[in-house]
Amino acid sequence: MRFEERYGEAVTDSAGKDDYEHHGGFPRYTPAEVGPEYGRLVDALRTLQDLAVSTAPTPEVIEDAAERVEALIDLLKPFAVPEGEQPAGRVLSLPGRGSLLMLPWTVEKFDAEGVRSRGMFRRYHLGGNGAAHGGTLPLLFDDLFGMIQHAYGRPISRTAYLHINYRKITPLDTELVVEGSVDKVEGRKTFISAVLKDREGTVLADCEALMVQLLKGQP
Ligand SMILES: CCCCC/C=C\C/C=C\C/C=C\C/C=C\CCCC(=O)SCCNC(=O)CCNC(=O)[C@H](O)C(C)(C)COP(=O)(O)OP(=O)(O)OC[C@H]1O[C@@H](n2cnc3c(N)ncnc32)[C@H](O)[C@@H]1OP(=O)(O)O
Repeated sequence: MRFEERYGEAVTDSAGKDDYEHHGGFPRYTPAEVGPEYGRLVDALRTLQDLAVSTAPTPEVIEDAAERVEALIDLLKPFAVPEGEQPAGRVLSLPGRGSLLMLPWTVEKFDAEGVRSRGMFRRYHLGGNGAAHGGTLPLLFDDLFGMIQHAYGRPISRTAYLHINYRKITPLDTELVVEGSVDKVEGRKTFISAVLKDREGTVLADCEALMVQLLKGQP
């Protein structure tokens, strides 16, 4: 089922509707409605991030670029909004839900049985010698786990631990797939695991985590 269709639907009864409404002290997040220009902006900014970490321009070009970026900052600054009101992270149809922080991956399965997402690590995510930075994998898994527990019907929880086994080098610019599901629920605790594979099915990394349901008002 598509991510957008699934979001907000009745989910498993593991948490119960009342619990599900309690997201600790979190603001209530809702999906954002945006026009195609938003995806265009995020896409351009992602390419800019790639270029920012992969180019060596002349001083004149650097100065020109700095001025243009400063002009962009001046353009956007008056539109700052509190957490939960920005489209970034809330546009379910965009890679990484339109958040520059998230990996630009696309969710292709989102239900109580699990979540699967597909995409690439890009030049922006380079660690060394052509491989993705080791710190970008926990980001991918942690966000996936947030979606998994959400799709399963668990209230917003925080990651208590996240254990990654790096099995093989994770390449850039190569389509990969990550998939995971809830293993068990014990009271406030949700145990989740996931695997990152290449197109041939080779396991690049696997990960398990504990997410703990927040108590009412908990940050
Ligand atoms: C966006 C809207 C658009 C639609 C979105 C669409 C889909 C959804 C997608 C995404 C979801 C949306 C949004 C997601 C939003 C937020 C997700 C936030 C995720 C994070 O932001 S992640 C940040 C990193 N994360 C932290 O910043 C945690 C810091 N930390 C703490 O906040 C506490 O530490 C806490 C709360 C974890 C626990 O604290 P606590 O006091 O409440 O509970 P306590 O310690 O009693 O633990 C209870 C039981 O867990 C066991 N336990 C605890 N820790 C353990 C460990 N490490 N190892 C083994 N067992 C452990 C205990 O042993 C006990 O077990 P038992 O009950 O059996 O004794």
